[in-house]
Amino acid sequence: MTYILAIDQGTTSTRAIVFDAQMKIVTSAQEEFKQHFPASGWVEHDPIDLWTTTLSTCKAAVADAGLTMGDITAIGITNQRETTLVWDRQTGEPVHNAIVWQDRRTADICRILKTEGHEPLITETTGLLLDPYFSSTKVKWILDHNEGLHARARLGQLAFGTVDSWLIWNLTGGKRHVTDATNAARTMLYDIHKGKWSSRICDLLDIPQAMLPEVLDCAADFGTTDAGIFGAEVPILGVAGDQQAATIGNACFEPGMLKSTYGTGCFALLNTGDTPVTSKNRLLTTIGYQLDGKPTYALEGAIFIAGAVVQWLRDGLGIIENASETQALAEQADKAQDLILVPAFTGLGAPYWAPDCRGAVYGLTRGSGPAEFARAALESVGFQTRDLLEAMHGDMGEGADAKLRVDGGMTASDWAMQFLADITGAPVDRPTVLESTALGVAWLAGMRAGVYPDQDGFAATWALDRTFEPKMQEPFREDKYAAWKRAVQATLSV
Ligand SMILES: Nc1ncnc2c1ncn2[C@@H]1O[C@H](COP(=O)(O)OP(=O)(O)O)[C@@H](O)[C@H]1O
Ligand SMILES: O=P(O)(O)OC[C@H](O)CO
Repeated sequence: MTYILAIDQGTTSTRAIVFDAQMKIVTSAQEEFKQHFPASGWVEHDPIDLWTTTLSTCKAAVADAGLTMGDITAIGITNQRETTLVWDRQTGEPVHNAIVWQDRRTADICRILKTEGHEPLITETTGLLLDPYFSSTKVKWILDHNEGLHARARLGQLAFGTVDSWLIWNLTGGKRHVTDATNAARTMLYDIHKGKWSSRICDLLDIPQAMLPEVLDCAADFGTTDAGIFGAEVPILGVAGDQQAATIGNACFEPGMLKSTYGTGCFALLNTGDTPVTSKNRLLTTIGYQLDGKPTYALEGAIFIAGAVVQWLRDGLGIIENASETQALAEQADKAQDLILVPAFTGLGAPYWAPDCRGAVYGLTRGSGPAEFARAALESVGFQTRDLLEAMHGDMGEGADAKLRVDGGMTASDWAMQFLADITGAPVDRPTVLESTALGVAWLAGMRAGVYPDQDGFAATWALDRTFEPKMQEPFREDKYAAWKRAVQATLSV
């Protein structure tokens, strides 16, 4: 029998999922871990938590399936991207907590680099914008703020990695220091055109190349688990950053195909084929996947708060007990009220890139209550997606497909998906498997192992659950979207 184990190491939890020979989910295990907020705008994870939750969820998922690790054909790893770890190659000890993608502590470093005129070099080379979101300024911060680390890094004693590298290092007993091209593309150190680390950017940030992992394709030999860890040597054959894995899992293999994942944040990726498109509308150019040494590029729009706005209704305002209650509340909301919520809790991402901006609510009346807040929260996710799609259409014209494939926890909300179709004026396709991220990386590993179909065969297995067709009248849609744009402009100007 064939089984593939997918590890999905996310921002708030770690999941392990066992897939069978037909790429169907057999079991899954999930564990949350502690978020550390040492200062305003700072977010850290304990690297040991990332490792131990990986171990325990893998063991639990495999045991629940009535299997042992020896029954697993191959492992695939997908991960929260950009989050930055530095550890000692000798001892395997991290020298600092992981600095998470959401962390804004390097905003000043970015401002200085911008003022000095380095943004064109960075954007042309890496496809990214100069924002604290990406790894390189976080690596710089760790080296600058811990005595002796620059010297140790130069001597090759330290290793830098995104979460995939850290987990592979540990799973292989310290034998492999590797990453894949999609994770490398998020570091702001990788030349996405030449397919190698950029010595100019490394020098600019004083980051020795001796720290950096070897970059492989998404389906490649990433090493074998150390027998002492799981009691079996299992090959790791697939790796991709989580948003790229969702693009693969949603089978967006043709130029013009587009997916949007609604988890904590929302990330839309548009396949642009072998052409790295430079955005005129502040989107990111990134590697969607790399197979057989050939990168496929994508345009990406990143929204930092999507499902997290629903979590805020639950944990911050206490007006719901679980996320699914937003549906009934939104249905009850007063149609005469136009409450608009701009959820810039950690700044605004694409296409605004305003790290210091904070959230706002417009249109409050004495009658505004939980129902209107719930509707405004769900609508904010649709409005932000339309911002991304407008930017993509601005860059690609007709090259951007009209159909959007969605996945992630929030797509369980029919109300939110219907609003998304209404406000974008385009159909939204929800697949039967909402776990596209894990599926994508399981396919990479299984395909490399020779037990799953090739790319076309995999694409043919993609199955539609439901299409949400736009129903809103155009003048009403445009009025609503114009009100959102005014609300964002007002928020940015505070
Ligand atoms: N029925 C629902 N309606 C609205 N939001 C939901 C619903 N179910 C889950 N969510 C939101 O989806 C997010 C979880 O999705 P998930 O894909 O597991 O995210 P992540 O991988 O980022 O942790 C949470 O932020 C939650 O608030
Ligand atoms: O862990 P998620 O699902 O919130 O995804 C995080 C992204 O990879 C950040 O770029």
